[in-house]
Amino acid sequence: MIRIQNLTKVFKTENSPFTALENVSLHVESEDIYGIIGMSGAGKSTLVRCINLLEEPTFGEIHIAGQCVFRHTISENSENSAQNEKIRLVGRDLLELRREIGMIFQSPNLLMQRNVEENIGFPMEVAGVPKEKIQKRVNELLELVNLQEKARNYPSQLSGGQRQRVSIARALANTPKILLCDEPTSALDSLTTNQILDLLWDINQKLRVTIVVITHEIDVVKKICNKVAVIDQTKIVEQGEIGQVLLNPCMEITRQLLMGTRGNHD
Ligand SMILES: Nc1ncnc2c1ncn2[C@@H]1O[C@H](COP(=O)(O)OP(=O)(O)OP(=O)(O)O)[C@@H](O)[C@H]1O
Repeated sequence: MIRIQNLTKVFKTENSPFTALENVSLHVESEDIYGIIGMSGAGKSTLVRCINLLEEPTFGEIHIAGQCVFRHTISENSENSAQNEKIRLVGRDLLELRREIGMIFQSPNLLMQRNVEENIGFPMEVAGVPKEKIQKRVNELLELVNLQEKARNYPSQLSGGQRQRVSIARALANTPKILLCDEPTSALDSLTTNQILDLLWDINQKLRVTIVVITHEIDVVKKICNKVAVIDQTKIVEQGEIGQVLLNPCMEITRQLLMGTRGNHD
């Protein structure tokens, strides 16, 4: 579903170029719940933002559902212009890609002047979906995230967990195949964290949505992921099936992340 090869991201800064990702390769299969775990500053958010091209990679390849959405490779022979060619989705194709990929963040960023159902319906309004269809889909999503009773409430009247539920429903509005979650539970207490993780699990099971979860918390990975990649200082240092990586960690950083556990809430 998501195939990334040799992805490198170099930010231009005032002083000098800053490399945030180096030669990252990973393969997320359809219906995976794929965890990407690492310490602060490792490059997790940059990686997830490259997947939906919110951030333009510097080099590498990204394929989503079999389609090449980004490719910029350098040939050893710099005269070989074919290999230096850059492919990047733009315009309508980029909009379509973004509709296939929902995204949620640590802070839900809801529209404060709109109530819950208007927030959930917003991406469909932007996509020009007729009103009756929007209302039907909003009702389905309210049921999915169990917020029917809060449909007319405003974000300021909701708890952090409820706001995150609204953002999940909004991210699913246009029925994406992929849901990217950037630290979805980092601002929540452990009970609410578990409720949100249960919801993501349900979404994966019922709607067959492929999920990528960025986190620094090993408990999040343990609870819902079937695969995990460990990222450390710009590079993926370990990846595989969850049992294999957690039971036999090869790298010191994985052992450190495992020791940082808050306790298993299963
Ligand atoms: N636009 C930017 N310009 C320059 N450097 C950046 C930019 N965005 C991120 N970085 C740097 O890239 C590195 C990786 O950042 P990133 O946000 O991907 O890390 P992270 O693993 O998600 O960390 P955290 O868990 O703290 O959010 C950091 O050193 C950060 O300062």
